[in-house]
Parts: sequence; C-alpha cells; structure tokens
Amino acid sequence: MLVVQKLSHSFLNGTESTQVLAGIDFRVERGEIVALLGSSGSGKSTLLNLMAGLMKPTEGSILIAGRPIEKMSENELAVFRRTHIGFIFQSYELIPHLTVRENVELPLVFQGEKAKIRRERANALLTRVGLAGKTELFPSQLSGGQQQRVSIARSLITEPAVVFADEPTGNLDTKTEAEIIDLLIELNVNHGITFVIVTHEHEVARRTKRIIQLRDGRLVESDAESDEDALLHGEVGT
Ligand SMILES: Nc1ncnc2c1ncn2[C@@H]1O[C@H](COP(=O)(O)OP(=O)(O)OP(=O)(O)O)[C@@H](O)[C@H]1O
Repeated sequence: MLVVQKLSHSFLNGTESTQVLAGIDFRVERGEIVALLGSSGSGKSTLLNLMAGLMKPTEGSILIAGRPIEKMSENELAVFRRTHIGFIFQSYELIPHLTVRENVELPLVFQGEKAKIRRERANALLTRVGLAGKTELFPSQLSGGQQQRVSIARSLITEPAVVFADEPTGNLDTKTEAEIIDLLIELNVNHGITFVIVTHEHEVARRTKRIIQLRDGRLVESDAESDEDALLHGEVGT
C-alpha cells in the first residue's frame, strides 16, 4: 500500500547540505492505522511532504498503491494525489464560502463527477462522520471538532489508497481530540481506511495499533504496547 525504501533527504542552503532524513524504511499495509511520532525538528513534515509527493527525495523510493511517486512528472503527481491520497490538516483548510456539503464534494468536482452522485456521496460521508444535520451550514458555523469532521469526510470522498493526517488534533481541546481520534479509529476498523497520522503527541500515538517513531531523521519503530511500556519506564524521548 505505502512502501518507503531507503529514503534520505538533504536540504541545500547555498553550498551547505543538511541531512534531515537518513535511510528510512517502512511499509504500511492496506487497512492499517499508524502514528508517525516525532518531536519538533525530527523530520516529520519533511517525510510527510515526500510521501505526499510535494517534494522529491534526494535518495530512495516511495510506492503508493504500487507506483513509485518520485518517478512521476508534476502533472502525473497532481492527478495521482487527487485520486489516491487523502489529506487531513491541523487547520482543516475548508473553503469558507462553500457549504459543508460543497466542501466535501470539491475533490469530485475536480474529477468531473456528476452533481447528483457528488451530493449523494458527500451526504453519506457526512452522515458517517456524525454531521447529517449540518450539511447546508458554512464552516464558520461549526465548532473546531466539527470542522475537522468535515475535512475527514472530504479526505475520504475519492476513496484514496491512504489518508495522511498532519497533526489532525493540534487545534483541538483534549476531549475533542479524543473524539476525532475515536472517529479515525472507527473509520479504520469498520471501513478499512488506511491512515498515517503525523503527530508529536504521545497521547494521540498511543491510540493507534502501531507507532513509527522518528528521531533526528532516523526511524525507531515499535508497536504501541511496547512503546507505552517504554513511556512508562521513561525510555522514549519527548
Ligand atoms: N527548506 C529547508 N531548508 C533547510 N532545512 C530545513 C528545511 N526544512 C526543514 N529543515 C530542517 O529539517 C529538520 C526537520 O524539519 P521538519 O519540519 O521536517 O521537522 P518536524 O518533525 O516536522 O518538526 P515540527 O513538528 O516542528 O514541524 C529541521 O532541523 C529543520 O530545520
């Protein structure tokens, strides 16, 4: 589903090169939910940008649904991203002058889907994320947690191979954070959606079955249970 192979990345500033990721290898199977955990500066955003095809790696390969995305042209990538990858952002990134339903429909508008089908799929997804009565409101009329639910529905409408969530609860209070993570887990368990959740919060990572941990651009992989154990014994850095 998602295969990251021997991935390294350096940024060039003038003549100086800074290595940010070094020899990253992991795979995420279809139907998995994984937290990508790392402290500030560990390389999470860089890795996410590479996996989303927003930057080309210095070395290595990223396969999504069997396709090496680093080999694609800009145009191929734009189409591939729209159809195979879903995104959930910390700040929701909803369009304020479109209704909740229109926001969710938008990726299908870009695919040229018929209005009736768009509306049906958007309404079904909005029901699934608990917003059945809110479809004709505007984003500003919703709470932060509800806006994030809209963005989750939008990320699913093209039935992507994988959904990347970038600090999805970063703007939410603890109770709403737990509800949003509950929703992502429910969508994973009951609908088989593959999620990679990028976070610096152990509390979020602790909820997923598997944690991939980045430290100084390198991987420290562990499953959630042993990681929790390590946390208890103070072995995992913050
Ligand atoms: N364009 C760039 N040029 C040079 N160095 C960069 C660039 N972008 C990021 N870096 C460096 O790469 C390292 C990793 O940054 P990155 O943003 O990937 O970390 P992060 O784990 O996402 O951190 P945060 O949680 O604070 O966003 C940092 O040391 C950062 O200074």
